[in-house]
Amino acid sequence: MEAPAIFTEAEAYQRSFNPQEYLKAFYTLSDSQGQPNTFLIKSLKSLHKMFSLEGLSGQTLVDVGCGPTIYQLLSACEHFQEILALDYTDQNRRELQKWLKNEAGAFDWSPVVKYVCELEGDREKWAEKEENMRKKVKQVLKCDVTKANPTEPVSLPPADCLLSTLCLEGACKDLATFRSALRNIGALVKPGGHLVLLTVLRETYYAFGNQVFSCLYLERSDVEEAVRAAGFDVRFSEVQPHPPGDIRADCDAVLSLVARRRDPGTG
Ligand SMILES: C[S@@+](CC[C@H](N)C(=O)[O-])C[C@H]1O[C@@H](n2cnc3c(N)ncnc32)[C@H](O)[C@@H]1O
Repeated sequence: MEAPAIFTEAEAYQRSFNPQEYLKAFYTLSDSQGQPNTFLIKSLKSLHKMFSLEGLSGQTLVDVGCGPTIYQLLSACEHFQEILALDYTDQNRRELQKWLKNEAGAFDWSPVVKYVCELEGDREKWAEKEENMRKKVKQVLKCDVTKANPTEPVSLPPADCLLSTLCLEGACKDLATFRSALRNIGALVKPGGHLVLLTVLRETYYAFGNQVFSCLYLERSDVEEAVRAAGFDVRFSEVQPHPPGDIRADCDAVLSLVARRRDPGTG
């Protein structure tokens, strides 16, 4: 398998990203052979760790490039009162809404929710957590991270926290676009507010069903420098290796990062 010849930007997602296939390939706790999904488990542990850091709480959290998933919000939702979920593609927002509205055919997140409840100390609270999450997600909106105002024509009040998992490296064809997308989404958070990122490193593609999507090849330093240049101070940064042999992607590590937005007045 190799990366597509032309980088798959937003319109390719709208045209061919199949949310159900994506969920099946990446978001069950174990695969069809019963092997644990270590990528997902590590992501859940990292998110739990990052959202346990001091100061990661407040009124609103915005999730950029949410896709059809909720795993990234499970730890976050304990610390914020309201959540806004943003994504470019209609079908991903629709799939997320299906779960939020408890509609028939929605993806079954309960094994993942139970796992996160266990990390938080009480597996039995999973149904309460699902209910809580459904109440907290107030809006699901279209966004484009390449736009100066990603939610144009809607202007959002700045949030206390911005979360983005596995989005920018798929949405940005080169480092200049990645850096400018970080500035665009960075403006959605208040000075003093936080940015929480989960980013794959050294990946050029990921695949599921019969689709292959491009990924911007990033080193840890590329991400950290872009975060600083977007006006944030890095508070936490951790790289976890991803073992070779995963047929779904050629990623070699995952970066978990938390940064705080500087007051523009303080440079
Ligand atoms: C790999 S999925 C990640 C979904 C989810 N955050 C996760 O952790 O699994 C990448 C997401 O980025 C979205 N996306 C791609 N280009 C975008 C853009 N220009 N602006 C906003 N979202 C975009 C896609 O629609 C897709 O949902």
